[in-house]
Amino acid sequence: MTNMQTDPRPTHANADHPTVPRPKIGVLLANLGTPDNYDYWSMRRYLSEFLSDQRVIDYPTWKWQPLLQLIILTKRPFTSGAAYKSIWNHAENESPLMTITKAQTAKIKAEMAEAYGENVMVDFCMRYGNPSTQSKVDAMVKAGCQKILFFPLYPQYAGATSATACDKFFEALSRQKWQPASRTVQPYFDRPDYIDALAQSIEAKYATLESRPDILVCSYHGVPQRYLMEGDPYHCHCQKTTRLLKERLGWADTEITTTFQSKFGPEEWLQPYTVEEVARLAEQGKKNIAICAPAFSADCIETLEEINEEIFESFEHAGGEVFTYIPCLNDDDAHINALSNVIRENLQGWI
Ligand SMILES: C=CC1=C(C)c2cc3[nH]c(cc4nc(cc5[nH]c(cc1n2)c(C)c5CCC(=O)O)C(CCC(=O)O)=C4C)c(C)c3C=C
Ligand SMILES: [Fe+2]
Ligand SMILES: [Fe+2]
Repeated sequence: MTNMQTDPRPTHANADHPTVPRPKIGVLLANLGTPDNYDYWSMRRYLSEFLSDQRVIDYPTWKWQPLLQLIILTKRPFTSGAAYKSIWNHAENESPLMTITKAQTAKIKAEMAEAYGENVMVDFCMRYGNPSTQSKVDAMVKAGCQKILFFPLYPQYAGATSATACDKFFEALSRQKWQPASRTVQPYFDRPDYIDALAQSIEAKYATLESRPDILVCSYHGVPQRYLMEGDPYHCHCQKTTRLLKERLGWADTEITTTFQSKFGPEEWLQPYTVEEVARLAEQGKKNIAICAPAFSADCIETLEEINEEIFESFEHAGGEVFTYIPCLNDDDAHINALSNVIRENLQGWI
């Protein structure tokens, strides 16, 4: 153990000294973010923050901002808002991504409490919207976290996800008077426990089906093809995730395939596009398909709405018959176990 229990510093404020809380370690989980609501202004605020991030859209500001603010953000908040409305968790008045991230955090918190007691504090933040990364870093520092492990919940690295989450974390650290020591978690797509959790979820779903799907489509969120050419390894991480999953399942090459979804804007994105590929598969006679989304640690608008509606419709219109969506790992025990293993390993030497 560290010197946590024996730390001699004062814990109570004197007239000339602030309160110094007992030292702790923070584990800060981070996901992408989601709008506070699906009305026009909530959507516009969220999309404006998201799409103004140069890690996401890297066009020069002078060119992009007029287009974004005057054209895209007059229309997209309505269409995206309607999509969010169709999947909204009305009971909690929040999006599914928020509900699932809270559930994951609660389970990981319980795992960490069992392992480390009160020495480790677990919370989550979002890159865009609420709860902000800054607010959670501030809260951890205030609570006495002198070390923070920052964990972007993306199995594969992408500049548009993992790196921008870390940028925001470092920005929040830069504003601390007493800056904690910090670590960031590397991509975890190739860990056997993570691949195993994915494989188990697929095996469990297949076991419930009347007939075995002709193929499993692993549909990853896309990024512009140009980002790959400029050095972003996201494409390779996605391809390798499918290969490791195929090997773990013991399947043939023909039983599983990789596609990319959620294209945004006119540029060419990573291909094949899921929406086109599922139609091609149906036309080739693969009328019974399953689809999973291994780039997402939690179900969200891109899985619940895009896959289950737009992508499903494309398959059906091309003659497809059976379409099985396999949910993300969300707060599955095997997923929580893999994420907790990642945390325990990254805390080594700190606790
Ligand atoms: C999982 C990895 C993700 C990558 C890579 C990614 C890249 C990326 N995304 C956009 C544009 C949008 N993405 C949107 C939603 C969204 N994206 C991810 C994940 C990745 N994005 C998630 C988890 C979500 C869902 C959030 C939720 O609240 O459920 C949206 C908003 C929805 C919409 O209006 O369509 C946009 C826009 C770009 C441009 C990009 C890469 C450059
Ligand atoms: Fe996205
Ligand atoms: Fe690649």
